Amino acid sequence: ENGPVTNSTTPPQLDGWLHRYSGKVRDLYVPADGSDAHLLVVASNRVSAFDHVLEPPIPGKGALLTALSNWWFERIDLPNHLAGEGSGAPAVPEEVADRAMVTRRLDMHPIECVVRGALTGSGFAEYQRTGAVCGIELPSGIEDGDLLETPIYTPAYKAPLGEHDENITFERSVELVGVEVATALRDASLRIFTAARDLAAERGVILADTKFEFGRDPETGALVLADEVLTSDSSRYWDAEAYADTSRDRAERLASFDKQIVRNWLRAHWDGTGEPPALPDEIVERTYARYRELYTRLTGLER
Ligand SMILES: N#Cc1c(N)ncnc1-c1cnn(Cc2cccc(F)c2)c1
Repeated sequence: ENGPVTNSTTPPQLDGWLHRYSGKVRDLYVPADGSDAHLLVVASNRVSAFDHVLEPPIPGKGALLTALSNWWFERIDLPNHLAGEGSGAPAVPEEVADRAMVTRRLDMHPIECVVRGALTGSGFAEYQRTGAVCGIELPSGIEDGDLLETPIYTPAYKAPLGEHDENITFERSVELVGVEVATALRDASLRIFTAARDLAAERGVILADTKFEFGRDPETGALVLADEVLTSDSSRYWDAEAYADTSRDRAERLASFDKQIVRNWLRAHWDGTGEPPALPDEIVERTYARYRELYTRLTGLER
């Protein structure tokens, strides 16, 4: 009889692993043998924009973002969830080897640790409404995309998969996870962001904002950096030269490294209702080239 319907967004069956969750662009698996010390996080080639998962996938995107995340993990001086070789975890299936991470399973903190070095997106919208973000009062007159004097920690309470997270104050995060963990999350997030922002700036790239997730190591209780780090799915990266060119309009200046080509094409070819049209080959190729350019600019490595 007909096998299961599979399309580009159906997560692959992987030997030794069972599919458990799918986010917009990543799939999470647990070991098929029932052990619970590890997870497999697979970065798909899917791209999302305007809250839609787009077709077709961008071949090679998952591998580039996984390589970028691994590159940052190696440079961040905090324990992370990557399971070293010989950790007893099931092997990474060959078919996803370049876009998967075997991780240690942590007790995840339900906080999206967002740090903003510039104000845009949901943070700017909240500022426009209230003059503050997550209870942090900001000076008046900030324009969309302006760099902030110092980065701000603007946590969100993790909503169920697929729903939007809810911006909260630091005090609310203390109520949720206690003052020690809330303080450690904030301090680690600000410290990592600042170091990454400075490194990116040396390479002509603005790290405008990012989102970290942390968990607690069930054995040691230590704070561990989890999820993906500083990828263009979890962060906004802008080209510093374009940003400084005030002759360009705002959309040009705040063009995200990876998604602006897709967003511009969708704005010109989709009225925003129903499902977005499939991206033409040229847009797929140009988008892949932008992912690759960001990776090479930040890491100095060619792929
Ligand atoms: N990372 C990590 C992690 C860990 N090391 N231990 C326990 N849980 C998680 C975990 C649970 N959800 N997510 C988000 C997520 C990622 C990828 C795909 C999805 F659908 C959803 C992360």
